[in-house]
Amino acid sequence: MAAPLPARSRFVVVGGGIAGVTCAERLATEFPSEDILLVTASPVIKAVTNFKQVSKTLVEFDVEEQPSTMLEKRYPNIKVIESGVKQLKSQEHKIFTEDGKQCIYEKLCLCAGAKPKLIFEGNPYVLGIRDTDSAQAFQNHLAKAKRIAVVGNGGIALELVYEIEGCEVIWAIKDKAIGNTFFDAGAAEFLIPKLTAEKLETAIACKRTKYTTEGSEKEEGSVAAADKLGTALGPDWHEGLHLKGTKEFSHKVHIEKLCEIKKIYLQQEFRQLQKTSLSFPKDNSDNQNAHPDEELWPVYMELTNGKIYGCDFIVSATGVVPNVKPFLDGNNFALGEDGGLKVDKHMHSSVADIYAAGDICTASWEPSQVWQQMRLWTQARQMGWYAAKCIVADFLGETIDMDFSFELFAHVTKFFNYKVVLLGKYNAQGLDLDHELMLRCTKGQEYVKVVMQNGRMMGAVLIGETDLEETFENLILNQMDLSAYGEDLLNPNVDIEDYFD
Ligand SMILES: Cc1cc2nc3c(=O)[nH]c(=O)nc-3n(C[C@H](O)[C@H](O)[C@H](O)COP(=O)(O)OP(=O)(O)OC[C@H]3O[C@@H](n4cnc5c(N)ncnc54)[C@H](O)[C@@H]3O)c2cc1C
Ligand SMILES: NC(=O)C1=CN([C@@H]2O[C@H](COP(=O)(O)OP(=O)(O)OC[C@H]3O[C@@H](n4cnc5c(N)ncnc54)[C@H](OP(=O)(O)O)[C@@H]3O)[C@@H](O)[C@H]2O)C=CC1
Repeated sequence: MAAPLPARSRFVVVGGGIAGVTCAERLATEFPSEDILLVTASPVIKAVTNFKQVSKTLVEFDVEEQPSTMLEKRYPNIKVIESGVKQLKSQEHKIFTEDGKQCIYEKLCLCAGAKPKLIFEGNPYVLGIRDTDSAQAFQNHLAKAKRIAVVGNGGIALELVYEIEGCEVIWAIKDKAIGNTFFDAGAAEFLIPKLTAEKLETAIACKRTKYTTEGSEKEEGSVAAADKLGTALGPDWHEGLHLKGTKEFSHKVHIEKLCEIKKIYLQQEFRQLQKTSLSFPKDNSDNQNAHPDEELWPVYMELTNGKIYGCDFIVSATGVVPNVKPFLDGNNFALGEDGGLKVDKHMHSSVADIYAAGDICTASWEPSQVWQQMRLWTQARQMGWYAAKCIVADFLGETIDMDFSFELFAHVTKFFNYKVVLLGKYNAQGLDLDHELMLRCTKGQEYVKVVMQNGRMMGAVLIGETDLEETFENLILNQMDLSAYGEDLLNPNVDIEDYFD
């Protein structure tokens, strides 16, 4: 039985994802005699388990989806309220929940995450993947599919095109090379053979993630998920799913580069246009003799390069938009260009006594020269933790320095079954043109790229088991002049660690 919302609570956190839960846990530890209220729209919370500090800034942890009672058990002074916040009156320091209750806060931390930024939102054949419900819905539709389209070139698209088996995938990307949010063209080239190879290997050991995926079917035909506010998936979200279509092959990915979707047609509309307009293009797959029997598809996408592909449904893996809507009305929040709540170096929003952390916020402080915000699991945890520290300091009237985790961008993940480590300005983001790249690549084994500027290391991409992450992390952090080492920096016969220890 869910607890009722109290009329007032000194500390209120909104959102049961990694940012909100980490923030609430930290507040609960700092103020053991205070009740910490966690108000969340989802029936489960996300907890970080088996946290391991791998190096100064690189961390590893497992993520578990848990019932909120488990959090309350671990932290008896955390009270979880299972209800969405529908309104905020910041002048009155009050939140209002969907079930008609209200609560006065002293300090509020908004951690309501983000939702998929869907193209052609509302089209019943376009779906996004965010939480366990939408992932389950995707799996169910994939099980009946022969061909799907994936649009977008970031994290989700990269994972999908590799994981999906038994279903043809048309992957439409705006760029020249795959994975633009994580990789440059060189790294993309290194990864591509994995897309055409049969998947014989078993997955490399990965962080365990426990998800419950209860069924969530909707009306017949439509594939789009209901507009619910679940917690975002994260590392290894696809591990528990069966991402298989109706066919027997493993990978069959066709990449359409430098294009976007111009228009989507439902089957009837498409056939009508073909009949009435002689100049109307044909389904491109027929042109390629991929489906000479003129297969009929539920939906067709017309690309900006003029090609048309029919498919069972389209996955829009086109980024996220912060969940700010319920909090804006009547409150004077400054928003970032990406629509997030702007936060300063103390995670404080532009509204008094309101903090924000995780996917909902836009970091608006002057960042370290080798850090940038990306809406990632790791940063949601760091921000939630640091926001709580800032709330404590504010409450006690203490000053606080920026947390060390924001000194260097560091992300460990896995793409195409390779370990991937990204450090600093790994894609030379925002650097002047005078930067240089150094590369080392062994096909099928490792890809190492470092970004250098004025003899200093500014960033690195490490794909495979390179074992270089700690050394490079140190080199980026200490900004040592490495000019004297020249190309030896990446010479595999030189034990680079000995140089710098
Ligand atoms: C498919 C997928 C794969 C991903 N893979 C990775 C990965 O491998 N590595 C990585 O680092 N990151 C990954 N991410 C990104 C990562 O999951 C997010 O950056 C991170 O989970 C954000 O955490 P958060 O706490 O800010 O938001 P969320 O996890 O979205 O949590 C938001 C919480 O707020 C609640 N909420 C929303 N609105 C309201 C409201 N009005 N009132 C009350 N509660 C509300 C929601 O119910 C939810 O509990 C992935 C994301 C997706 C979608
Ligand atoms: N392993 C990991 O670390 C993973 C992390 N994630 C995270 O989860 C979140 C959601 O993932 P995802 O949806 O892939 O978001 P990402 O931000 O990673 O990628 C979005 C992609 O969609 C492209 N795009 C945007 N708008 C359009 C459009 N209208 N038409 C075509 N392409 C478009 C973007 O191009 P452009 O950049 O040019 O705008 C970009 O390539 C992200 O924060 C991501 O970092 C997800 C999966 C795995």
